[in-house]
Amino acid sequence: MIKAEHIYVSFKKENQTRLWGVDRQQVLTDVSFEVKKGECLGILGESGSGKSTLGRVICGLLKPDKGHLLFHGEPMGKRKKGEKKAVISVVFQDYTTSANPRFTVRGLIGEGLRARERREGISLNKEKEIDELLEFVGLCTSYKERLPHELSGGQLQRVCIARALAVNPEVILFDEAISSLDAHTQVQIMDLLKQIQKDKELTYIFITHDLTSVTYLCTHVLFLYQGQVAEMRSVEIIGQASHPYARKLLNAIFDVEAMGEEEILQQEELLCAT
Ligand SMILES: Nc1ncnc2c1ncn2[C@@H]1O[C@H](COP(=O)(O)OP(=O)(O)OP(=O)(O)O)[C@@H](O)[C@H]1O
Repeated sequence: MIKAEHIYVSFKKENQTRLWGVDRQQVLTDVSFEVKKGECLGILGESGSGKSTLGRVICGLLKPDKGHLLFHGEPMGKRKKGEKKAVISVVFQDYTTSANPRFTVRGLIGEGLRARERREGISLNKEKEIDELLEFVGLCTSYKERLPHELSGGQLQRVCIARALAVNPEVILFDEAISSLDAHTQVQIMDLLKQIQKDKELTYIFITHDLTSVTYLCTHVLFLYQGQVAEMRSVEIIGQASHPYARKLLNAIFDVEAMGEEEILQQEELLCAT
């Protein structure tokens, strides 16, 4: 469904000392991967490994220096007029700044609905849609009068998820979308995301630095290390990852080296169940 082929991204370095030419920092090098419909790909990497840059490339906010992004085999952005579904919707980590503080919940979700009306050439009963979306993400419909600062972090992130759903996407990209929430709320939001994915047959791309949330939510994991794909695996066999960075992360959760294959599987099941 989504295929990235040999993506390269570099940025101009600041405080250049060269007299001519431009020094560039290579951020992504030869990144390729594929996500199939209904899968959830976790992109896992340490700070500065290029996760968000890759996220920006995937959602079309940044053009790579080299490489292609294909959606159903076609270049991204080449959608025909009147196409029913949006390609991709994004939920960012910083829900406080991604939600305009002067917009009520009605206004925030309404933005997504208007985008959908324009794309699909239809007219929606927006009040009804907003109520349904709020109920769908587990919020009371009376919340639509509230401003972002009148909601908790978890509630506001639910509103951002409702806004992402309002555009009727095929794919949702979550960029560290649950990282700033407390552990209990993170689990609640991940359960909600699992439910939504099942109900709406969505494909997810989940950018994070947290391996536990990947094992909880994702079907596949891509370990990004210094801008390169270190390894990509199905989450079911994540214990077999061999790249040193992947091993380091896995060892931080359970000492894989000390366990047999059966114990690793038991631990993974335990992680997925918690
Ligand atoms: N617009 C930009 N201009 C210049 N450099 C940039 C730009 N965007 C990102 N970078 C650099 O690219 C590198 C990767 O940044 P990126 O935000 O993709 O990493 P990340 O893995 O998402 O990190 P974090 O987990 O801390 O958010 C960093 O060194 C960053 O400074």
